[in-house]
Amino acid sequence: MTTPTIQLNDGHQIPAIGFGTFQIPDDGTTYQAVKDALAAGYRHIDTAVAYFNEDEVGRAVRNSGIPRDQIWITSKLWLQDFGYEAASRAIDKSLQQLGLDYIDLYLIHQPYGDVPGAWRAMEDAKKAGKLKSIGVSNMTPKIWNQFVPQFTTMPSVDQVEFNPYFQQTELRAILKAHDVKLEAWAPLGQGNQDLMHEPVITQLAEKYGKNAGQIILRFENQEGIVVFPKSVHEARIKSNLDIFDFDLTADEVAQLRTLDKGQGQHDPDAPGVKEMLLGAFDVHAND
Ligand SMILES: NC(=O)C1=CN([C@@H]2O[C@H](COP(=O)(O)OP(=O)(O)OC[C@H]3O[C@@H](n4cnc5c(N)ncnc54)[C@H](OP(=O)(O)O)[C@@H]3O)[C@@H](O)[C@H]2O)C=CC1
Ligand SMILES: O=C(O)C(=O)[C@@H](O)[C@H](O)C(=O)CO
Repeated sequence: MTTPTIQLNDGHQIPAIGFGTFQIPDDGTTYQAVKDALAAGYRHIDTAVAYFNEDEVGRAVRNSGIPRDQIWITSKLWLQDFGYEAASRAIDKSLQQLGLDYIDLYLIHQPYGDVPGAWRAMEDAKKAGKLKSIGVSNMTPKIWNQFVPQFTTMPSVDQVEFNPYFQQTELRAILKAHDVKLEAWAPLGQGNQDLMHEPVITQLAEKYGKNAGQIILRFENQEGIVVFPKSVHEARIKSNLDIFDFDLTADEVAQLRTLDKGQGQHDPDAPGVKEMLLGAFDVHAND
């Protein structure tokens, strides 16, 4: 099966569904999960320096036997490495950890600090062929307006929390105006059981002979959102990709839109977020 793609504003085609790797440990579990995902047909893997598993992602990709140009790899620059010089070094380190010559999409992971300096380093790495597409993550409308007007080039994506409980209405209008695609993190609400048991979702699952996760992911896909659900279970890895043999009607999409609560689990605008994140993820702990 070939996964459908979505065109980015720089002309590249990103697979509309990928595989997420946050919180998958680097004890062989990431290697196995990515291997299972590639075998199931995923051709898009989302990782980050701060997930501490780039090495296993890269090894699974390199050992897959699948031509490199058929797999889309996203990684992300951690906020300890912002500013031009540090970001340039961190891009080379990510390439080295992945064991790859280029990264398809590279993101400003958390938008605090010298974001414009990091962005310039990413623009130069793109010109050098080390990165194919570049984008941002966790930019709310407020943070977008703070930083993006300082950029020379428009990001290709903004990767933010998105699921039926948090549909990012205000941000989507801004991104649409700039032809920037929204990528969903936590597309399954990180397995939120309330979401999985929403009556509208369970009714649609029964109608289409699908599970709740498949209804949620198909809804997001039909909304034009790029998704990359994470799982370490082979059955879920397979079922999360099996969403293209049915279409939700316009009325059903409208019903799912009503689940929006307008806020998520993580608020990038909240005071102290940068310090919380720096305390949680130290990518230089072993330097
Ligand atoms: N840019 C950013 O700041 C962030 C980016 N991300 C990226 O987005 C990806 C996806 O987000 P993530 O936070 O992992 O959350 P997801 O919404 O993908 O949910 C993952 C959780 O749901 C469970 N799950 C997976 N499939 C199903 C299913 N079909 N039914 C029920 N439960 C299921 C998984 O458990 P199990 O593994 O046991 O199956 C896991 O606990 C990440 O892996 C990462 O790549 C995530 C967070 C922040
Ligand atoms: O998973 C990621 O990519 C993250 O950046 C996480 O830190 C996430 O944003 C989070 O844990 C917020 O509380």
